[in-house]
Amino acid sequence: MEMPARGDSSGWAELEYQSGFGNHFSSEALPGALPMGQNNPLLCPYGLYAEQISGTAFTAPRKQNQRSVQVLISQSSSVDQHNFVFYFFFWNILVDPTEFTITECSMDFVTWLYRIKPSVTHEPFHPRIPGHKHLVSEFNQLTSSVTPTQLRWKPADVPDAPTDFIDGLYTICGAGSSFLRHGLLITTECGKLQVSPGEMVVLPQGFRFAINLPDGPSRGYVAEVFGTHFQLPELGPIGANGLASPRDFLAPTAWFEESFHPGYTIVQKFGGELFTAKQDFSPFNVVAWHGNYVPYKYDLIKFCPYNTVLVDHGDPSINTVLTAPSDKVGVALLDFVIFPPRWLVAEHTFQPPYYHRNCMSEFMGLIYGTYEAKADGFLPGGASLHSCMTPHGPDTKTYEATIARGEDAEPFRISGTMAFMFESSLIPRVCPWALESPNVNADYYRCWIGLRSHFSCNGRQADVFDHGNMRF
Ligand SMILES: O=C(O)Cc1cc(O)ccc1O
Ligand SMILES: [Fe+2]
Repeated sequence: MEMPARGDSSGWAELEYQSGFGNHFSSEALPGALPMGQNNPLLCPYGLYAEQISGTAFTAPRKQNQRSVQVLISQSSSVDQHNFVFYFFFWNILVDPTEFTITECSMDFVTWLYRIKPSVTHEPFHPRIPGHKHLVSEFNQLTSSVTPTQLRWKPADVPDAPTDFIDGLYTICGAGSSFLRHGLLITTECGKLQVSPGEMVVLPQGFRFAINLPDGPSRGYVAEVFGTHFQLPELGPIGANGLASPRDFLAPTAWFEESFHPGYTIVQKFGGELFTAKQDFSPFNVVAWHGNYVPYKYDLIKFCPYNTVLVDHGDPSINTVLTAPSDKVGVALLDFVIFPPRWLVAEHTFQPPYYHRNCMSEFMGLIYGTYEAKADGFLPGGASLHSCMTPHGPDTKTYEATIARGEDAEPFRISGTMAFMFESSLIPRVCPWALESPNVNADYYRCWIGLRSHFSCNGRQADVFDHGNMRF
């Protein structure tokens, strides 16, 4: 492998990645930097320090059911129990990440880093100054509230002043305690990731990273999950192929910079608060590493959707990219679901999402295009929240247009769009600034008010909806 020049950030376009979900990867930026046959030699090649980063408790069994994994993982977590938080980003100089990982049979998540100086070499942590006005990890009556009302936000305003990744975070809602044009460059301890619009990235807990926002305005979404890791969903009767393919998940290759100066500041989120510590060397000094606890990215357009081929509308779980399980089998702490371009072919079927009340809570965002259930108002960069059992579904315009297409509608291709949903078994509490924001669609409910009764005692429903004879 050819090593990029030290400290040279111009080599982003030629970045190499390692492919596969949950694999045990190895990478070295200098030949022979990775020790062979052992993790912790007395003297590492090139005089490097060995450092382990573990994403599960040391004692987590190699093979076990997911239930006990969750418990063990949450015990090893620096923050309380299973929970999550949704952020809105607004940066004026980008993304859409989340915290996930994988597991097939190895349940230990661990990576060995071989670095110029160990990450422990820094001054003490202090609370970050200035504090962060719109970052919340503790969701209770004091910090946030619950509402069964349908909520929708316009895209957040892009600030006038330059705003970095941290200050651009804006918590919308969460439960429990405790990411478009040229893409986003993320330096991690395992190497660099270039995250383009429409890609998602996973930064596992504990990894240090720096985000270079692109020039120009940008927005994105973040979900942070505490206490469990993301995995690929079971494929069940779908078989061995389909949905997100493990090989399309890309992990970085080792990259380091040998840079010493007193100006490095580590910002650490701990127990929901931000702390800073100074050190005199770059945290991106890992020359070689191996392990399965790694940052990775995935291009959502590579998702291979499955769907109904005769009648009815399939549940959105069929479009799950990654799932963070809870203690209950099949009940997710957080599912990451997408609504990608695809063909709708069902006959005699109302093809858009059905009207529904869901025992799970649904936070949705739109990366680009138009969402199939909302003809108006749900904009790229915006968001919506339909909490547990809150009724929602297609807006009046979508309903009418669907009915107008009639029974003989041809197969229809949804194109040029990418919406997503964070679906959780927990009920999110909403932050006061998100409820009071001028970007809240105060009249969101109106998108359904125009839905009329088509009830008729005299005829079958089909007669009432006879094409060209509709009673709107
Ligand atoms: O509410 C939404 O728009 C998300 C959604 C989409 C779908 O196709 C079925 C159910 C569902 O919650
Ligand atoms: Fe829904």
